[in-house]
Amino acid sequence: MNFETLVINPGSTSTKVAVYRGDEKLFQEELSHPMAEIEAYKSISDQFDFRTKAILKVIEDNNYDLTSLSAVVGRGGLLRPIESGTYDVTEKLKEDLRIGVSGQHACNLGGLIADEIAQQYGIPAYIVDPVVVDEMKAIARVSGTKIIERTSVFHALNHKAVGRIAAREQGTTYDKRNYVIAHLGGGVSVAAHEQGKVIDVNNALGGEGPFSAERAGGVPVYDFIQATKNWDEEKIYKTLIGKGGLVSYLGTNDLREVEKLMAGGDDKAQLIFEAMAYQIAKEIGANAASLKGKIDGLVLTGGLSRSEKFVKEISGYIDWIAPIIVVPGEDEMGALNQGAQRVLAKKEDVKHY
Ligand SMILES: Nc1ncnc2c1ncn2[C@@H]1O[C@H](COP(=O)(O)OP(=O)(O)O)[C@@H](O)[C@H]1O
Ligand SMILES: CCCC(=O)OP(=O)(O)O
Repeated sequence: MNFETLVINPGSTSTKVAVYRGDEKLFQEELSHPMAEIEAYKSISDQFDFRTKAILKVIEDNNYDLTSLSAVVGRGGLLRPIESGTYDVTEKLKEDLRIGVSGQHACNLGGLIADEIAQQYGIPAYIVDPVVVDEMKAIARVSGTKIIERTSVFHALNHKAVGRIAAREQGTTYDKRNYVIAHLGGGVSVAAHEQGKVIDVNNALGGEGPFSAERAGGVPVYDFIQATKNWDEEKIYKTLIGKGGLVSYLGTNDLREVEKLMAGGDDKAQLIFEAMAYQIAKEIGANAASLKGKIDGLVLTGGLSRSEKFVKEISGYIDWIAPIIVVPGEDEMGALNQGAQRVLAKKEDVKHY
């Protein structure tokens, strides 16, 4: 049966909305949120109304009748670490999203907004492969100090989705391949995928890995402590997450704007563009070592990978490692729909958080 689903994906720089009937996408829209718009809200939960209204407007503009829906599915947020799968949105899950039990990020709104709309129509709300999917090897958890353990916080939904696409392109299945997958967006996560498990990945919200459109990534820790010793926690956090990366150097979270500056001969924009590609390439190399060089492909995905220029810049450092497969943008919307469809069709049991 072809169930109709509403798919909601709040990211740090965008909100994506789509409606599917079975595998068919009826429509999709991507709303970009410039830094100034996001900055006006003190907390993630303060963005609930503005993002919900924006989603409902997309539905209205497309003349879609919400009574046709069988379920609403949202991108999952910073819950406690869990296994991959489709989860129903329960009171406990909503409570952990609301308080941000593992941190704050726009994707915490995915399950909350999905549930708000689903309740009005008496249909189920789900999340799929939230950002806390945890398959990391014991050895990768060791941070270097006994007071902190490394944790798995990344774009799990898209990593898994593009892993399946890459394997399909290679005529096999995801659980039979080894890949280094780099999701390049508002945040960046680079992971070692071994036979369908993410054995290591930088915490995309934890001050690890390359800098990104709006995050600083890993910084020299001691110098950072010195530079920020009189700051409060919120200012420190925002400097690393939200006001880091391209935003810090160039005042924009939009790579397209950076490319315009470069086209106009802006040397600083050129340097930062090249530096971001360089850091991403180094992280891909590190993950190639995690897989001991046994790699079937390097997969580049996320919004930044829509830029051919940026992909070329990264490729120049890594094309000797393994074939490069580019999945521009993401397949998160398709993956969210598929997760809901499998459960609605009773092909898979829904999980309870
Ligand atoms: N065609 C494009 N060319 C270059 N950069 C792009 C393009 N489309 C999107 N981007 C950039 O991708 C980034 C957003 O990536 P995305 O994966 O959508 O992030 P998020 O989900 O975190 O909001 C932004 O910096 C945006 O400017
Ligand atoms: C890994 C947390 C989610 C994240 O960083 O997503 P965006 O890149 O969409 O902000």
